[in-house]
Amino acid sequence: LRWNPVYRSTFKDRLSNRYKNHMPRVDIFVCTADPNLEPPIMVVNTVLSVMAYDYPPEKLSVYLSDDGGSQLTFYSLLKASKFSKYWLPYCRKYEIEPRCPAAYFKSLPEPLDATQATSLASIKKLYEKMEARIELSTKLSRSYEEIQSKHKGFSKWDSYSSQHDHDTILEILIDGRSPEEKDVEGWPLPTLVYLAREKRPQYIHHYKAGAMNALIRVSSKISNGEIILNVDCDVYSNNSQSIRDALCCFMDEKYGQEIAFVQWPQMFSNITKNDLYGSSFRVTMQVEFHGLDGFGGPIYLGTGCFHRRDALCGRNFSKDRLVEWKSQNQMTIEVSTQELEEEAKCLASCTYEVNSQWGKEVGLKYGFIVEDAITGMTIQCRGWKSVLLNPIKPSFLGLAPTTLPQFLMQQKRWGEGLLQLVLSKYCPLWYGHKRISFGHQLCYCHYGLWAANCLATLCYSTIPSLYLLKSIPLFPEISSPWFLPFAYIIISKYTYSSVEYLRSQGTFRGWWNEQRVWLYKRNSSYLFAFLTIVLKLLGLSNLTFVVTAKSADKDVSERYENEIMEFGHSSPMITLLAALALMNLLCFATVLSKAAMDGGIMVIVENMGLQILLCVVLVLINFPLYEAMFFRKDKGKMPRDVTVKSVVYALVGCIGFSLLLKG
Ligand SMILES: O=c1ccn([C@@H]2O[C@H](COP(=O)(O)OP(=O)(O)O[C@H]3O[C@H](CO)[C@@H](O)[C@H](O)[C@H]3O)[C@@H](O)[C@H]2O)c(=O)[nH]1
Ligand SMILES: [Mn+2]
Repeated sequence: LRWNPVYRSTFKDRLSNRYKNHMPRVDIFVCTADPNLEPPIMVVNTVLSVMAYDYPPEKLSVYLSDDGGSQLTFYSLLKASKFSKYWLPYCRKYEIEPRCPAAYFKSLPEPLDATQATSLASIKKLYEKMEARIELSTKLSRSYEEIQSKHKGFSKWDSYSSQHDHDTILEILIDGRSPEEKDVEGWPLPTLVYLAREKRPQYIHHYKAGAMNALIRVSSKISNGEIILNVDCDVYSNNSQSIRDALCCFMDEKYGQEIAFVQWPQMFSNITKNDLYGSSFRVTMQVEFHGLDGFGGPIYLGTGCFHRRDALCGRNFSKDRLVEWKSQNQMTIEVSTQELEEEAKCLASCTYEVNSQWGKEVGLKYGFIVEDAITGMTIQCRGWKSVLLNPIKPSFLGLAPTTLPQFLMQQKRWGEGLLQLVLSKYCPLWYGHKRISFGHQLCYCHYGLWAANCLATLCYSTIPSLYLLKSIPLFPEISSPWFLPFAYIIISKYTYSSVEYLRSQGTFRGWWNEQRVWLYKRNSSYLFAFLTIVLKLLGLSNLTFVVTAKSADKDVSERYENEIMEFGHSSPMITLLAALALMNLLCFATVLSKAAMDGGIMVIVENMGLQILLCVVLVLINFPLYEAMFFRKDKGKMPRDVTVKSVVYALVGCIGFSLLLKG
């Protein structure tokens, strides 16, 4: 991953000069799944940010897939479509960045001139009005104005029985083809579509992959953009030029033809200074992904990614079938909006995919909970390349989890999905053989085996400490020459990793936090992921996609801002971590007391130096856990029952182990 890093930059001005009116159409897919975990106001902010791309609006279409099938989300989108008529001209006129309204208002820069200040005041007022309405209906948990507004779209919920059982709901809120759809300054608007695909309890819906495939089909009827951008509903566009950046890659005369997708690193708007949960994956994104690019391209990350439509739909790369961008023609007006809706609707039905290649050879792959990684890999196996664009200013910003249980849950899903990939028939080593480079195969395995790492970590964080209880040395003595390789590896590894972290614009505290999270992830998320996969292989378990919450209570957010770990409710993963932490504390205390009693501290250190070092580091790194168990008073502390349980487990572990050794 560090072998052959590639860094790219684009020259957008030349692109516009060369292609002028021949730029391809771009379809943008935003996915949401649950209005409670993913607040509609956040979703529409994302939608507005991508509607406001600096790109000809007649070539831009935005699709919102709502797996929650929520009237509230629909209502919010309706409001947003009205607001966009003011927002887009404002963005254009003052060339503002970022174009996500909430983020823009929050970041308001240098003092503005008088005209802009007045425009700002009025646009802000409009935004706040929209926000208030959406929030009010969220509180009442129904679109309270629905009856007043009598928008025909709401009638589509008449046959709706639940989130898991309803007809396709498809509404073209803005039909970009229509000459009447203009913003307040008379400019055309991008097409805007709401889609809740059909759901029936007897049909598997394949989570996000299913949603994306429905979008691919529906959009092919409505706008059929050659390029598809996919973002999660929390990931807003932070740079209005990204479409042009991506097109520079796709339309590059020399290499563009073989590029299937252009991926941006996942970045987040809510990372604190020292990145408490290590959720920015700083080194992975800033170092390793450039290495991946050198081997044939980054992994598809499911968000912040532009695809070539035909590559996503299963076409093999071939040198003989190259795309002529200039020959792409305009959308034609043949049918009315309503007819178009009817035609497109059937494409999102449950039965459409039965006995078809969708989810197998066409579209995103089914059956994997990291649909993104597997889809990206199979595209690369069909001869395509992908590229990473990583400009200094992030182009997409999402929301990282703000509590430890949420974070661990997300990591469990990733660990599970990636391991599932390695153990499936798509294992990068077999399936990728002769299709992608050997280096590329190894890169995929590196991520795929994340979860399998749990076993080694679990051993290291238990066994050496437990042996301390009985004063049994496991590693060479400090004076032995065999101590040197250990010392060398420890020193070089940690120096390298901290320097690398600091060079990726991290802080030292951030690095330390990441070490802690590294341990926690492996001892909980990955361990549970590993067990789930084993159970699944035995046919005893199923994989599910647990959506990460993107909103939090005020005091939870406050603690997050202050970098205080949030434990919240009890969960087996947290109990395990707490028990391991306590066990190490017990072992450490035993050694200390022994040393104090026998007075032979130097002898103990000489004999078991490495073991003690490991135990001390584990105790130090677990400090926030002890604090949360015994000292904190706030609501985010360790739940009482977890503390009690973990104390019991730790004692049982230590005593049990001592007895075992005696025997
Ligand atoms: O049935 C579902 C479940 C999820 N989603 C959407 O999928 C996205 C990702 O879900 P999230 O809970 O935010 O998961 P993350 O772990 O943050 O997402 C990363 O990892 C996922 C795979 O595990 C990818 O699908 C995502 O694109 C990628 O950003 C969200 O927009 C959801 O609305 C759906 O559309 N339908
Ligand atoms: Mn997410």
